[in-house]
Amino acid sequence: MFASGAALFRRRASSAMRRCSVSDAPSWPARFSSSATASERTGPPPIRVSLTESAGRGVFATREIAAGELIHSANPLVVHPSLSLLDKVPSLVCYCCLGRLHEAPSPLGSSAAEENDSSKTAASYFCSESCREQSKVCFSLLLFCSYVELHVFCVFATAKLSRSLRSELSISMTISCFTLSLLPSNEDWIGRHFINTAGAASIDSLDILQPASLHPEILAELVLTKEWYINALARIRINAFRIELVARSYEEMLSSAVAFIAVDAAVGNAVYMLPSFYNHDCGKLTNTMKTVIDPNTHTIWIDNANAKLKALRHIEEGEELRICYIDTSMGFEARQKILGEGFGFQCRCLRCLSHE
Ligand SMILES: C[S@@+](CC[C@H](N)C(=O)[O-])C[C@H]1O[C@@H](n2cnc3c(N)ncnc32)[C@H](O)[C@@H]1O
Repeated sequence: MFASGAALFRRRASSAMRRCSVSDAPSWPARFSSSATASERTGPPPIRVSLTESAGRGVFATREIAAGELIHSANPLVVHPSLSLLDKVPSLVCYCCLGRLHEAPSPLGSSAAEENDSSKTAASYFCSESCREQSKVCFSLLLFCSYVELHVFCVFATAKLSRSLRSELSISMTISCFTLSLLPSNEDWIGRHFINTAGAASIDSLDILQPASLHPEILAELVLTKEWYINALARIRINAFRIELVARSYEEMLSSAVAFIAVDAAVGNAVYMLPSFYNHDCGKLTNTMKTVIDPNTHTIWIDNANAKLKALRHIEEGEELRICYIDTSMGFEARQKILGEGFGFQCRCLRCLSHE
């Protein structure tokens, strides 16, 4: 997959999120579940977060993992749908979970969804009452703000709003931004603490992260500043995944391919806690077949923004799990340029170290 254009479909989102749909912490985000494949195993995922030799923290296997095994899944901390999809009324994806809502437009013509003149009601944007409930604060912002205004509003809000107004405005945004500010960034990657976002993360996942729990009341004391907001956006930029749902039919594959050429086949972008600790690997080209056999892990999305981390090959206990952030079919120089300019780091994977 990584030798072809398909890798491009799976790459991390490299542009900053223009708008964040911030889920309420207790229900949708930051919950990690363990495998649920044929190889059904219970208990925490077979991984731990530890220091690597050359890339800060990384994710390591705590036991052998079989090729194709679902290592763990993760719900997002923050999601936003692709604006090109959301602009259609009714929306093609759920504003909260990115699950499909309506049929994608035909590649050959305009869809019923595009022609539908219904007003922007909540029913047009959510797949369920619980999704509507979880996103209601951000969705109400969406209804009266333009995206540009929302961004300006957030910058303004973080700098100027009184404390009482801030808490009324969006407690979920506050919690999520605070959580985001704790995610990996390029500098300062060691020794950061993790917060149990109002009980959203399971004990298992917190064990993996070796956390120091902070009391929820600390959230109430949070002081938002412009620097803090920018810092949160920077972390979103580095850690965001670009989400493309697996196609369910030939027609869907076709419209997705057309969308990819025309605009963008992604249904949205999201930030996750545990997947943010996976480092990047450009892969290793075998001499004879020119096939990329690493990285050893990849991310897929089937029905919605719930990410599934799967083993691409057999993984030994203690081996680092790595995913791929970019299209690795590119040459050395091109990869360095994208990783340097888009992600802000110099790749030290084996392939890059040997200038392949
Ligand atoms: C999504 S985070 C991964 C977790 C990160 N290592 C940490 O300690 O928080 C991405 C960051 O990890 C580092 N990183 C990931 N893959 C790398 C690689 N192949 N070579 C060097 N640094 C890498 C870079 O600093 C990058 O900005």
